[in-house]
Amino acid sequence: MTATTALTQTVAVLGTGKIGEALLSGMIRAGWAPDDLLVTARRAERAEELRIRHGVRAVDNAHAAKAADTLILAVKPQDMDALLTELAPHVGADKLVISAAAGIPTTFVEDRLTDGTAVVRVMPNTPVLVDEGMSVISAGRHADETHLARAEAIFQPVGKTLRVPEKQQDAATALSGSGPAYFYYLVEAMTDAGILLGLPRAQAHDLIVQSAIGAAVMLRDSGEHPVKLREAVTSPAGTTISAIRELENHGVRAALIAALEAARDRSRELAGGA
Ligand SMILES: NC(=O)C1=CN([C@@H]2O[C@H](COP(=O)(O)OP(=O)(O)OC[C@H]3O[C@@H](n4cnc5c(N)ncnc54)[C@H](O)[C@@H]3O)[C@@H](O)[C@H]2O)C=CC1
Ligand SMILES: O=C(O)[C@@H]1CCC=N1
Repeated sequence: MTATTALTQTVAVLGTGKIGEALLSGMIRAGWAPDDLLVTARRAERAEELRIRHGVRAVDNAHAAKAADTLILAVKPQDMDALLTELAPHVGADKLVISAAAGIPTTFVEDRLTDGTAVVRVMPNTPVLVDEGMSVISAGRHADETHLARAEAIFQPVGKTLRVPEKQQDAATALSGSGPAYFYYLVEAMTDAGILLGLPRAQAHDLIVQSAIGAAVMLRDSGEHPVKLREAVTSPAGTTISAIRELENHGVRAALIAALEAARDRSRELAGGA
């Protein structure tokens, strides 16, 4: 399928919260006509906000299911069962259903919809808002190459996409789905350190954010291993190695490994909508 064909499809975002709105804005930037996009929301004020902000039509879930070719389900994992129960009578097997919910397996969605419905599971992340997202994609039982291409036509314009076997989705959720939060957490913590060292908060924030951007661009563009890049900063008997020793003493590497393992485990728990 070409990008042009994909753009002529009607896409509905069901449950347009943080990630749903981020995807919606990305589709509009990528050239989707607002007339070909539908949104659903639980509250009327939220629906009105989305209509004003993006020029899209807000409809109910049943209407969206009937009118759209592709449905993006972006409610919380705990709300998926109720949403699918509501949608089931209205979703024909000709639809593509994309689930963005953490932990929810494609079989969970397939089992609640008409037999044969194509389901694709996608784990995006919030940098889709600035077209730097990472979206990890897996096909369900009835999804073929065409369905994967349709999903990619939505997620590729807002960042990178990667196809993985579905058994890797919980790990991907821990790494890239939640990943941006870890970097924000580090920035928060390092800004606090700047304050301790006597810098004004705004200045500490700017120093750390620009360092993060510089480091991220070098990681992406230099082709160098992170160890090499770190070694280039770490002068003999200098400042950086003193900091690294403290990070090692405080078990930061082990803490990160344990943290991502906990995120992976939580994703697995959500599989039943828990
Ligand atoms: N926030 C993130 O960074 C990411 C979130 N996700 C997944 O996306 C989903 C949504 O997450 P967020 O956007 O963070 O949550 P959110 O709470 O901001 O958005 C969910 C929205 O769904 C609405 N909703 C719930 N039931 C509904 C229904 N029956 N009909 C219509 N609207 C309904 C809620 O009112 C809310 O606005 C979750 O499953 C999460 O695992 C996936 C990747 C990244
Ligand atoms: O925290 C969460 O459960 C969602 C899924 C990945 C990012 N946010």
